[in-house]
Amino acid sequence: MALSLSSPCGCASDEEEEMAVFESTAAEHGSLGRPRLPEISVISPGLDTRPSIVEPKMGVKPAVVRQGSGGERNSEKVMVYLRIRPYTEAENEMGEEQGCVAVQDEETLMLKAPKDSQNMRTAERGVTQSIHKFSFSKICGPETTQQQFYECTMKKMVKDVLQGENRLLYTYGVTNSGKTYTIQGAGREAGLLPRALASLFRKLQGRLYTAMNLKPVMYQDVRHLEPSEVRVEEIRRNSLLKEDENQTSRRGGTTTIWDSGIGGLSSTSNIAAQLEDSDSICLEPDSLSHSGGDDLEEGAQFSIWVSFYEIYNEFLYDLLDAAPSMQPRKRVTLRLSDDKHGNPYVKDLNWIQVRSAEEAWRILRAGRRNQSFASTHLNHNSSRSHSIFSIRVLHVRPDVNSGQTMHISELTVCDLAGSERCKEQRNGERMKEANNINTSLLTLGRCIAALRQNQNNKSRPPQVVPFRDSKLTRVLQGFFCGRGTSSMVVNISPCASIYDETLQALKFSAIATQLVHGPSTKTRVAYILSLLREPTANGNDSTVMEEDEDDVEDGDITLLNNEALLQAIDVLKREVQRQREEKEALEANVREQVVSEMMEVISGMQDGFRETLETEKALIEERCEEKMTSLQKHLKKFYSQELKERDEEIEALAALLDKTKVAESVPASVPQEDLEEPRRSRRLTTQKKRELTLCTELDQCRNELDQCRTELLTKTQEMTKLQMQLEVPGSTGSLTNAADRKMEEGQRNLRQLRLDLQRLGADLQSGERACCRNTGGERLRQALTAADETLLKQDQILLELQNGLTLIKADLRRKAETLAQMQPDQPQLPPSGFAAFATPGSCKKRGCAAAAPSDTENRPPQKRPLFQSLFPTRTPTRKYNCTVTEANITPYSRILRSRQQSPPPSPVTTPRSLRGKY
Ligand SMILES: Nc1ncnc2c1ncn2[C@@H]1O[C@H](COP(=O)(O)OP(=O)(O)OP(=O)(O)O)[C@@H](O)[C@H]1O
Repeated sequence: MALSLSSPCGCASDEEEEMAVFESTAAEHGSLGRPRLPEISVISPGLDTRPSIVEPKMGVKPAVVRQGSGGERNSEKVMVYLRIRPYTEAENEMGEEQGCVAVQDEETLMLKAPKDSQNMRTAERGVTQSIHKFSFSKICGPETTQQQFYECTMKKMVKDVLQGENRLLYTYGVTNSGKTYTIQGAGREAGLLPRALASLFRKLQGRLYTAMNLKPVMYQDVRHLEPSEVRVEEIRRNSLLKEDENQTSRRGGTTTIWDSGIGGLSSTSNIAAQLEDSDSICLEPDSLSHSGGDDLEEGAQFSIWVSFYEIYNEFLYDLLDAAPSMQPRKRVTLRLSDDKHGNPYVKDLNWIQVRSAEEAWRILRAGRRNQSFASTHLNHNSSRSHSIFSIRVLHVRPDVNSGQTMHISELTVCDLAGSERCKEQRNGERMKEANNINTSLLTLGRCIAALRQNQNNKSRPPQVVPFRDSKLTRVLQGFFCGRGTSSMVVNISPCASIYDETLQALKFSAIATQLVHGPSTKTRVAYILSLLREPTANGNDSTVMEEDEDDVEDGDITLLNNEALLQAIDVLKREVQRQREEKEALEANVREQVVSEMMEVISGMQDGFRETLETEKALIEERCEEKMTSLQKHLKKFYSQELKERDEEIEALAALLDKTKVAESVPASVPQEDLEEPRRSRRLTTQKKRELTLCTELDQCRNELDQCRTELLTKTQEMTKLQMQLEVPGSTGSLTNAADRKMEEGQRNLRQLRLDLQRLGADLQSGERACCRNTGGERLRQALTAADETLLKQDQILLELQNGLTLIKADLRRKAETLAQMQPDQPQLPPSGFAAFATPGSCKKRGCAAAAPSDTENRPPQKRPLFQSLFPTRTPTRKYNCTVTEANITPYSRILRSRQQSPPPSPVTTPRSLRGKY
């Protein structure tokens, strides 16, 4: 039934492993063309590649059996143990047992999604599989006792620590999966930690260094304490022990959940017996119980110190902060620091010296009272923090003055808080805790994944392991980086209701199973020695080559003489220099790339800004123009309104005058005495009469002026047409040019005429204003006379202009004839009139062909030079009638003539409407 993703040789390649681990997430990405998923997802660390550990004989170091030719030197897979907890009675009643967790053999676990799980739903959609297979270093089923579990996990670790190694064991799993049970135990079922303590002290019988003058500080340093400091240390320890005693006696020495772990050991009377009992279970007669000091360094004594702290919501709290107080007080947070080698340590952490397992357990129990627990929906006594209990073993030479530490080793046991679904936490505080727990666990997962990546792809540049992203990974960093080894215990619950969470936890641990331990201190020595064995830059082989190969292989640096060591230092310096140069070159390269990219971005931004500027400019210009146009329009409107109002005023005045006139024509019925009005008023009446007459004449004048203007307009249009027609024969050289010139002159004259007319209008306006103001008749008369004169002048100019036009026409006709002669194929133009220049069709239409040319037009042009015709001499004899025939008399000249006939000094009134027009 099982389908395997492993390569045919049974050893999964890197890529295959990657795929296997992340299959469920990778499958979510491509729905199109998704390959058919295998029935079972195999999440295997590739057990075949794992080096097998040969159990050492007494006093023999464990040897790593390297796999194949490509096996890694000194590499050892991280041990990952799986522990499945049994169902509780309540869970059985609730039907949690659905057979979703099945142990196939000691190393293989099969997970089958229950029908209500999220995983089953996604499997039904074909996104992922419903059956998963995981491999572990060792699987312990629900029936596994605490003793059995201790034996297969921690027993050896204790031994390693006593031999000077650093070891870490941490539990990982969903909440309520049995992590705390595994580490500390419950009731009489002592967990790993109390068993380890018991085992440790048992082994150190008679070898304990009980003086307190040597204390571990910082990462792994030791400080000699002054007698006064020793006293302080003793007080601290005693107060912690006393506090525990008080608490225990307050509860009547009964065992509660809080007494978990060594449990019943809290009762002073039976502590020793129970410890003894527990230890006797833990220790095997052949390995530790009778070993005495066999495994331990010759002549060395051991000083044991413990610390206990928790990481709660990303803050570090010392659980052994020993100031006994009944008052609840704010807990002091601890800081993380680095020593001069960059190793992280918890600053100001309390280290308490313990001289027996009982003392150690009591200290641990006192610390647990400060730990953060809370009741959650899954676990009524859930750890809400990661708790870290450390045992430091100082290997002391007591024969030297007041003792001298040779070495420090450490056993750290970390009970991680359980991963859980945040959304299921209804309490805000619980939600925040769950968030922080999940974040730090996620970071731990990322670190493990990055370490694994770096180990598997050595050809690629290593990626940064994000140890600094959480407090948890930072404090555990040393164990992942060669300063010791780590082991992981994965706790799972077989319950169907938390299947999805369990699956996630197992996937997480599957990555850890693929991890190998970082190079140990010894490996680093071997590395240095390998450097020395390599030919030096100048081609000479190192003197180390002469050393015994076996010793070099074992990494025993003490066998090297001073010269070799100095040479090793030189080689290392060169190596450091080379790496520094490499990194500098890399940095320069990166900087260059960054600069060029920045320049590109900047130039892009510049272009963008320039475009925006142009657009803005155009917009502003457009807006300004619009504003100016609207301003002009408003001004125009305003002034035209003004003019209109004035016109209306004038008309009102005229109406008034009319009324006055009517009043003057008094009927006979008016009484005699009314007629005998004062002389002055009679004069006024006469004046008003005159003004009335004046107004009437002005009206006439205005009408005639309008006619004049219309006529002028017509003429202008005709001239324009003429000009256009003249253009018809084409550019015939000088003739047409001359005609054009004359036309231009004629037009100029017309413009002049218009200007004069405007002036006339202004004069008339001023005359009218004088009239409106009702100032004396004399002034009005003068103004009117002046206007009259201007009108006469304009009339004269008009006449002259007409003459000029006539001449131009004649001239043009002549030229047209000449042109016609020059182009024989062109139809003969009619001899005279404007129609001569028009097409026959157009002439017929207008009825021009029948029109007889006037005398003036027929006059030969040479009789009067063009210049003269345009600018005639202003002689009084020719003023009105010399050259103007009756047919050519314009309304304007008619007015003038009639005015000459009318009796002086009747002044010509200014046309009212004319004023309005100008
Ligand atoms: N192997 C086991 N045998 C018997 N009982 C167990 C086992 N593992 C766990 N339990 C019981 O399951 C319950 C939950 O265990 P525990 O408190 O250790 O879970 P946890 O993973 O530490 O939870 P949390 O992360 O919330 O602190 C406890 O009552 C414990 O006694």
